[in-house]
Amino acid sequence: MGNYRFILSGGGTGGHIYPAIAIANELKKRHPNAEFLFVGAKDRMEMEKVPQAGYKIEGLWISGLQRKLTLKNLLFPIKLISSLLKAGKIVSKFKPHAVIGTGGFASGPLLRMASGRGIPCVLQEQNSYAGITNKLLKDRVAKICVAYDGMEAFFPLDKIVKTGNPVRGDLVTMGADKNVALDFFGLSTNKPTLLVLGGSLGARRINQLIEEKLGYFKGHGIQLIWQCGKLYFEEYKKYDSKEVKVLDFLNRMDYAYTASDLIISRAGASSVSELCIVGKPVIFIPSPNVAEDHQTKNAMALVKENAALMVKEKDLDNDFEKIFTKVFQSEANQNQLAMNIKKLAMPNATVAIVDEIEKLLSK
Ligand SMILES: CC(=O)N[C@H]1[C@@H](OP(=O)(O)OP(=O)(O)OC[C@H]2O[C@@H](n3ccc(=O)[nH]c3=O)[C@H](O)[C@@H]2O)O[C@H](CO)[C@@H](O)[C@@H]1O
Repeated sequence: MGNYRFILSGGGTGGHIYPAIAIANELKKRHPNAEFLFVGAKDRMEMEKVPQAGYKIEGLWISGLQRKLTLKNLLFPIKLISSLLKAGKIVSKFKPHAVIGTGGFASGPLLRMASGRGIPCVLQEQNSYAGITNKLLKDRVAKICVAYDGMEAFFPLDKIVKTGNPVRGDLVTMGADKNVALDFFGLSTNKPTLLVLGGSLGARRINQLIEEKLGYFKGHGIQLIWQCGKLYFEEYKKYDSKEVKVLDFLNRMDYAYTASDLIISRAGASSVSELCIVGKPVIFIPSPNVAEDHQTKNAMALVKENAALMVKEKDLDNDFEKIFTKVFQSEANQNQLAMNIKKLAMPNATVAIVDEIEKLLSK
């Protein structure tokens, strides 16, 4: 078939960007001559991450509505109108055959304008609790690809397809050699390795915990890959050493996952989906600062299958060391967790989502 054109829109955090990149890569594999355009929010991380993945991106002047009265909120109506106008122009000029929204503020105006012009739109919702932008768009799109059961609480049942969350191809294959991966970080090949993930932006409370426990980890001969987040890097880089690798952001997640024996992580939706594929023992520390506490729900879906452990932020002082020591000292416990988490993996999500997009193209 001729040259398709696709717009992918989503962003704000990695959790909305990487699914869009994974979907674009699969579309490109099937339609090598297709053209792609990403639409994100100006000044957010997609403006850097999408070009790194080899795609063009346009930024809209848009941000979320805050709960309090702030200058940002007063500007919101102006930003919204400016974004709708720009989104309309982008759609008219690029003339996409289909538009895919992966959540985050920028996808709101873009999908609003595209659907208004009769262009088929697909949403991908990563979380067990739907995001506000996707909820606003639900009646305007043809299909909504989700990763959890029970999403009819937010979306029309006949539009829902359970596909799982897209995971980048190199993480699905996990082809790297462990020694090569450890070498990449400059770590020893014969020490247990703990990977600490704070989500795409980094997590303040997890960083404080790791800082406090550095002596404990050292005492147990554990080496660390510590992703502290761009915002916190200046504060924590002083701990970077032979055994503790402090990084603002990991561009090689495949190596980070391969190198590790144990993982501590936030419970953002893509992180959870990736960790299921990776199949290693995980302790989740969900962010309590997200809508409807959805990270705790994401993590609980695994905890109740005995596929991961969870410590809430408020319990870290009392419980973390106890829980960590127990799993660290028991190989049987680690193997059990690894086996159970792998059972929940949905490695074909991207293919299933692109199948849905293709169905709309052939209509
Ligand atoms: C604070 C916040 O609003 N968090 C939300 C955000 O999380 P966040 O943006 O952290 O999203 P996820 O945990 O879903 O995904 C993070 C993604 O970034 C990648 N990554 C992360 C760190 C790194 O150094 N390198 C790297 O490549 C991970 O491999 C993963 O693909 O979006 C998620 C998906 O909607 C939500 O579930 C989270 O609640």
